[in-house]
Amino acid sequence: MTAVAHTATETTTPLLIRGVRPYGEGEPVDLRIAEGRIAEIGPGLAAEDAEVLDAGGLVALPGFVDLHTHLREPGREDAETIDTGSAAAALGGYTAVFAMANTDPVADNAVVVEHVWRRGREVGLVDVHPVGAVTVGLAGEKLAELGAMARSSARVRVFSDDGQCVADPLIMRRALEYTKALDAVVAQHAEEPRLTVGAQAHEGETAARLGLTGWPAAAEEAVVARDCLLAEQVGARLHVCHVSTAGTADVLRWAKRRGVRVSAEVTPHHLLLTDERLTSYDPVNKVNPPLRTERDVTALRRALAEGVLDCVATDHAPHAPQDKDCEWAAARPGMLGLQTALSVVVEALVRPGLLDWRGVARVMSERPAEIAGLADQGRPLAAGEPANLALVDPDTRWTVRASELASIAGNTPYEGMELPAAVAATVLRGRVTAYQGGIRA
Ligand SMILES: NC(=O)N[C@@H](CC(=O)O)C(=O)O
Ligand SMILES: [Zn+2]
Ligand SMILES: [Zn+2]
Repeated sequence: MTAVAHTATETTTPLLIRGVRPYGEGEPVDLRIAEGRIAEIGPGLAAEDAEVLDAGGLVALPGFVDLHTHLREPGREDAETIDTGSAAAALGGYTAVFAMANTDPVADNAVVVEHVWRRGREVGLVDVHPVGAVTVGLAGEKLAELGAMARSSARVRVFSDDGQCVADPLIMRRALEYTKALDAVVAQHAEEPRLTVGAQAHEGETAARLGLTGWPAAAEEAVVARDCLLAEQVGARLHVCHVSTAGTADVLRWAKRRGVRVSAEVTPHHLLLTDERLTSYDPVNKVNPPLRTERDVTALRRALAEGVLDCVATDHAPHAPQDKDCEWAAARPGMLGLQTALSVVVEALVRPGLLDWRGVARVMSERPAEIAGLADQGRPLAAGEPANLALVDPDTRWTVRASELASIAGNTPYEGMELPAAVAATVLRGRVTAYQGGIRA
């Protein structure tokens, strides 16, 4: 077997980033970057032969890591491709994304995950790590070849049937046993399918008023509780996708206190939006799990700030117009997220004082990198470390326009909304991938 270097060391022109504030703290400093690493940090560094990037007033953070992205390639290139999704990721400050397995064909074997991995490398804007399916065809019946995907050149370490729940407890237990042996993790889309037949919205007042079949909170919470107990018994790690209810945060708090090796993500939309938006019947607000109540949003924000929820993951879910611009019941669930994530986190957590920039680095970069076992992402901003960076303008405001986003699909729930803060530049191993809203291929 020919060995393929997992992450390339690229020879790039040296870069001098002038006047940034690492983690938004202290006086502005310069970062000198050479051979993909931070070579030196200090005030007034000499430019010498380096390309100078004037970053006065910007906050430097480690490049963001998204544990939950749908890139739709292979199979739905009319909604997103690895190319356009990588551009959206780079523009959003991301240096690594995990591409979910619910493609067509499903990423349940080494051939598909190697294709996604290789295509991500060719595009070169962000590290694209394929997620492997837990079960063949996401059907929940037979375990996929987890070992073959782990040993492939894509070196899969995150497995998920996302879009579907691994509902059978015996299959889930086996999956945890295998992933434990592979030093990998199962990311569970927690949804008890018997409780969500025909579900269209959060089960509550709004759904009742609008005549929509409800998705009860317990459909999520019961699976999370069950999986925490299974993970504890097996001694395996578990990751919970898109936590959406206050009750799930309570279950996770309990499980973590008990010593269960569980981590969890929350999406930007579950941190900002509520089911009151459904009143318009605009399918742009349709998503799984559904938008919940104000009480849930408040609890999720607090749980993220406390560390009960580990990280923010976008669940970037592009859909072609024919799947989204239709009646509510027929529309696919899912929302764009890569280019708005940072701004939504600033709006929902930084501005209310629940997170500072250190906290943003933790939930958008450090913790997701740790959960996925990425050694070269989510690292401290220090000399000798890989130069994977997001440079953020903390003071600007911008209005979201789907037509201006890099994704092929336009299903953003933030259309026309003014949001704070913007990613001014992204650096992947010393190479500028995005700058002032444009891609630098
Ligand atoms: N979140 C969604 O509403 N949709 C996702 C699937 C998923 O994340 O469950 C999709 O693939 O479109
Ligand atoms: Zn899901
Ligand atoms: Zn998803």
